[in-house]
Amino acid sequence: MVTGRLRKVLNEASARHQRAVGRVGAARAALDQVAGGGAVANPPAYEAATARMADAAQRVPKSAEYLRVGEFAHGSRRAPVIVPFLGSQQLATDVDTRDPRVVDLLREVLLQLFTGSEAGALRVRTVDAAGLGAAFAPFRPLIDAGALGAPVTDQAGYRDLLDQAENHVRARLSGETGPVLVLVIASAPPHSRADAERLDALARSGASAGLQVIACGVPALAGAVRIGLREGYAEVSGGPFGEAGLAARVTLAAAPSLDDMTEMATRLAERERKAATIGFTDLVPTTLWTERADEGLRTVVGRGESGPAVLSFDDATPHWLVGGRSGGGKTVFLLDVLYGLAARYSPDELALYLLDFKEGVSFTEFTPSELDPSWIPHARAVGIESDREYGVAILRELTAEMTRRSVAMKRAGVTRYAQLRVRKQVPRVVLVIDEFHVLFQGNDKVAREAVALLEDLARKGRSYGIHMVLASQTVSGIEALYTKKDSIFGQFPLRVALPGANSVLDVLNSAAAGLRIGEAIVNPAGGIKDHNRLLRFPNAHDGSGTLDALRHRLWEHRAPGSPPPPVFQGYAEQVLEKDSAYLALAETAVPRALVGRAVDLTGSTAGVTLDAGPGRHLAVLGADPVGAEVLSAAARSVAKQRPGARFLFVGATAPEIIEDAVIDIGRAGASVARHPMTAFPDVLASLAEAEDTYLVGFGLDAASLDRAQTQALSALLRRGPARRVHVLGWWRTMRRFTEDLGGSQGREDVACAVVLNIPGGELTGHFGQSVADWQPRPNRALLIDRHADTRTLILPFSREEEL
Ligand SMILES: Nc1ncnc2c1ncn2[C@@H]1O[C@H](COP(=O)(O)OP(=O)(O)OP(=O)(O)O)[C@@H](O)[C@H]1O
Repeated sequence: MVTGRLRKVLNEASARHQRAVGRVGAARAALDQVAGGGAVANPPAYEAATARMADAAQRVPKSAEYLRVGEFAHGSRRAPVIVPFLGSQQLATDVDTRDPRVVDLLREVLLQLFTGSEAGALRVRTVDAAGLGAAFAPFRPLIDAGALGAPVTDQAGYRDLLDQAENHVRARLSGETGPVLVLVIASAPPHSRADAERLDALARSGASAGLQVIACGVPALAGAVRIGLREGYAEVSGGPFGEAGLAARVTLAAAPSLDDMTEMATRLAERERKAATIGFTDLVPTTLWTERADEGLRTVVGRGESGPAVLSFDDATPHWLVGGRSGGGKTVFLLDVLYGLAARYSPDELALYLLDFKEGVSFTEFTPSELDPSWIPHARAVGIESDREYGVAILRELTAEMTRRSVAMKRAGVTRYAQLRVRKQVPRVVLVIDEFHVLFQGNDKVAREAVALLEDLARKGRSYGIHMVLASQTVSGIEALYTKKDSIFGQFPLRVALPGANSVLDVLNSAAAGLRIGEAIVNPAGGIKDHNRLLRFPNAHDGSGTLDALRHRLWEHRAPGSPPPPVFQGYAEQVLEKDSAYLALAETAVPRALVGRAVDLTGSTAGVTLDAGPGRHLAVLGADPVGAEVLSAAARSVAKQRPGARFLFVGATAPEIIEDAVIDIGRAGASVARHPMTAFPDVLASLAEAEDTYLVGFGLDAASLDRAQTQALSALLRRGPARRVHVLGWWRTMRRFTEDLGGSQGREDVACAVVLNIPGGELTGHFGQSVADWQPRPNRALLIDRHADTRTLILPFSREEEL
């Protein structure tokens, strides 16, 4: 069925065609009467006819509906040869740009095309196999501005262009509007008969469906005005000139000088750029939070070929996959999406979980900082330079949320999430994971759990209003995903390819190849070729301050008392004195030695309880100097809970840290003494019957205990806790630690450990296989509690960096 809009397009095109044919055709008829095949029988009549032709040409509007391809002369009189183009005819020459006259003509015609149409009205795609693009060289600025495609030079690219053109015609026929696509073939690559037939079909029906063809070296192109190159002149036929052609020898139009062309192209490119620019403000509605998320979430992300480009999280496109090389604009695109959503939906409608695995600052702007206390009230958790373990914690939380929603739906007797929303405030969730491939790196326990959780969320999330955006430079080569790729990515129908995206589109779809910064191919059909849409998105960080102003507006709109999101900053130092659990510590019989912050959803404070059980001691293991700082934090936190106890420090290293801890603990009211490491055997002996004492040893590996002293230490480790005597010790090597414990019999004597820079392989002999995967890295430690059978990744407490 022909839609109303399509009928209008066709009618307009047909009327334009009639006008063009009428004007130029009438002039041709006059010429025909007086001249045949170039031989002029009646010069005065011919002159009159020429004048009429020139007059017709003058009255032709200066628009790309007509192109001036040359002129013809009789005596002193010259008349331009005007051919109808946009909306009515195609244009073809019988030889390609290997003939320099054709290069000239093509360039001249291209300039007319751009000057004769409004900025943004054309999308020109080019082919030049014989000249490797040289025919279009003066138009580089237009190529850079995206108005002119980079010339295609091979068969595969040529076929892609034919695909694009067919898609374009199809979209137009189904009612889409937008720029006219112009296919300019300076010289075609070797191609099959089938390719030639496709071009012919496009040329025949295209002009009324927003597709124009200028083809050089295609003598019999359907629906075209044809130019035949002869020795010293050219002939024009087809279209209004009829099959017999214009009865005159035509001198083809010559292009301006190279300098002039480049200058004109630069000006035109500037104009095109301006027209294509979309501002960040265009994405955001003037009134905040007016939309409801019952059936999905929608936001404007940029401008497509036919106006604002809207993307959705709904049943058809529940999850998105975004790809692009580093620097390709992923972060900017995600910010456009997130701010667009946050401006449309209130925090009751939308909750955001933001996870970034790269070293960068993509999502810092959603969190408060010392300079700017504002945050996005939709943010429920933000991870910056996240660990895979933190990613898993978020995935677990959302899986749990999915279960909670499922239970709530059963209780409410409803089957759809939208129905649940009628009774209960359950916002849609969007989880964004930037550089998500990091989460699945390796093939260890963490990667396997991440894959399992992701698969579950990808399959079932949509039914519970939970959506995901995965963004990455690379989707291929993720080992943990090998067997799951289809089952997981099959749930991500919406693909967004940014410049350099190598694998988010189908392998047969190379549409991302020519993208420039600020452009994206959006494909809602899993990346399949026929469903590409090109869009431009604005730079959220355009320096105008609009984004900051919006964040403040959103923040000011937040519900009174709503807290900032918990933020995980992988690079941040953790300082005991700023820790809320430390600040809240009070005197107690069973203290907890605090050692850092767990890599979990809320960054909970991590520590070990020093109760009366045998083996309730803490070992800090590894030569990393942070060991001294963790040990100091543990001792100071215990002292805050046990001000009546005695603290004995022995040290072979880190004198300043010991000094600070001694002063601090003294201030807390506890009794504190300090000894050199040489005194360690004596200190050990003195503790045989002692009570309520904490032995804090810095660099215990330097003690070199003899057999009797090792036995004394074992006895203390086993029986001390019952008398409230505990050891907090830092051993810099694993070997000295296990030797001091008397080998494998002493394995249970120290139940708790903070492991720093000792790889998992060296730990398994003492702590078992569950720590085999541990890989030391800066600002991370593994907290082991054998009794609780837990292994927790932590950010260890360290001293505040002095500026
Ligand atoms: N729509 C746009 N318009 C203009 N410039 C843009 C646009 N998008 C991105 N840019 C420019 O490109 C730069 C890189 O973009 P962005 O930081 O989003 O890349 P990325 O893919 O996230 O890179 P990385 O992964 O290395 O962080 C931006 O700093 C900005 O200058």
